[in-house]
Amino acid sequence: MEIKVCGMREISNMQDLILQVSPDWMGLIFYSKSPRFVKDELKGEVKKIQVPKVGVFVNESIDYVLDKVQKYDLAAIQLHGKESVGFVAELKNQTTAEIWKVVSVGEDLNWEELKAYVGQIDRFLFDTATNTHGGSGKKFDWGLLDSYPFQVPFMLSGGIDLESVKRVKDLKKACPQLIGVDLNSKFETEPGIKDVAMLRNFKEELLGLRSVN
Ligand SMILES: O=C(O)c1ccccc1NCC(=O)[C@H](O)[C@H](O)COP(=O)(O)O
Repeated sequence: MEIKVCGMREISNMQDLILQVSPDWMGLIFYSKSPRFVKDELKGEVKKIQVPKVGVFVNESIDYVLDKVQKYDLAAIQLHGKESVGFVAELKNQTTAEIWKVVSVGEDLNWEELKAYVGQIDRFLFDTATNTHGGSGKKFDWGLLDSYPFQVPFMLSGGIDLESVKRVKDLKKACPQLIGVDLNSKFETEPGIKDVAMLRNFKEELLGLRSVN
């Protein structure tokens, strides 16, 4: 199972993360209203960090997204707003970076609405619907994913914490298309600053490298 750690914004914290956790993905927020927003003055240092990087965007223009892909050497683009299938198709024509479409989950999930993205995106990412778009620390009803109808892989997100490991494993058994988890505010000492030891514990428990007490 893959691990994405999202919302990093300080170089030394990123370096610690890579050394001690070695996640599969590191998420960078390019949404200026977020407390985890990455400032462009860091681009040179961030680019040097040796881990596949995911840029998180909320209803931005194609030009803005492509500029960040180039400046930060992004391996994946996470579209976290109301980006249409047309937008995704246009973006896909202009980049080799993976495209992940976020589905903000409220009370229910409408699979019909998502069908048009299949074939255009590399994975879905299911997160809890919130006015701030992301980083809410709240879980949605994961049981809604039991009926996931597509082959395209998906990530689980929204309020995942150390106590979630067993439920994540159970969901993986029910839905093999679950390819990874996205970790954020439940592993922070303050917005944008990660508790690397806590993240390492999560990884070891998830991968069965240590048992849960
Ligand atoms: O984290 C943010 O500040 C954020 C703001 C606006 C859009 C997306 C944002 N985060 C994107 C993520 O992928 C988060 O990891 C995801 O929302 C889960 O966060 P959390 O509920 O804190 O685990």
